[in-house]
Amino acid sequence: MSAAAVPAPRREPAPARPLWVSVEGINGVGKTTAARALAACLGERCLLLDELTDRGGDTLPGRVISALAAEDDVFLRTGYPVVETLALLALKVREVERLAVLPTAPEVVIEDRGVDSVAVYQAAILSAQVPGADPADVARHVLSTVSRWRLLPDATVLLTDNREVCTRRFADRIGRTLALRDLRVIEQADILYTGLAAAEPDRYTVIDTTGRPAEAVADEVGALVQDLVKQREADHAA
Ligand SMILES: Nc1ncnc2c1ncn2[C@@H]1O[C@H](COP(=O)(O)OP(=O)(O)OP(=O)(O)O)[C@@H](O)[C@H]1O
Ligand SMILES: Cc1cn([C@H]2C[C@H](O)[C@@H](COP(=O)(O)O)O2)c(=O)[nH]c1=O
Repeated sequence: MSAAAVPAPRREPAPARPLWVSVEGINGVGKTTAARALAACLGERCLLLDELTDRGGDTLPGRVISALAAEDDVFLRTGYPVVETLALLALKVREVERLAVLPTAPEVVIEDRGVDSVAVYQAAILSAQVPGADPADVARHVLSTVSRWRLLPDATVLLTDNREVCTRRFADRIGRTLALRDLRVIEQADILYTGLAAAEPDRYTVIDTTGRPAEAVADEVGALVQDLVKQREADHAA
């Protein structure tokens, strides 16, 4: 049989990569509320990745987070900020690897705190412990390191609100009084988020939630994600 007579293998279109949306912001701003409402609205098309610190039980993330939380600190501070950062980034790379082997990929992934959280919080924690470290440099370095191992999110929604209001909600939720060193981490995280959002306006969308009910915030995040899904479908069709 001549080569020309051999039918060419049927090429399936490459499976579409999910639209990856992370929800970011300081403690207590309303990320989990918005992410859960959005996931409920998108239904089966969507996979919600819970925040790493919300994965309990005998899972690898659960065990790593327990180890990093062993000091009973408000943050994941064990005194080895570089090790903590690498461990958290490894868990974030693992999420993508696990998704890649699912038999059916979701259309949309919603991530409650993504790699930007690790960059921002670890930069805040590390720069408080390492004299001379510039937090913005550290945050950029963390993001650039992890981007060699996995893609950054397609879109990142940064929720913002009054820091004192958020901090109070957070302290109420965990039932603790925050020390000055904790408040400094949150303040630094707030500053770093603002800087990242300004530096990457194509990826980041900032939603100011000040004085707005959770339902209105969820609706705005939902509308944004629906637009991104439509845009993606149009790009694929073109
Ligand atoms: N827009 C809003 N207005 C008022 N309260 C809100 C709003 N969104 C969320 N909340 C409330 O604030 C608290 C914190 O919300 P949520 O857990 O969603 O925030 P978070 O950013 O995920 O917090 P954390 O960083 O602590 O995980 C909850 O009690 C929630 O009901
Ligand atoms: C990603 C990340 C998180 N943490 C800390 C920050 C918070 O205290 C908790 C999670 O906070 P939430 O208010 O429940 O969202 O984990 C950290 O220390 N380092 C990190 O990289």
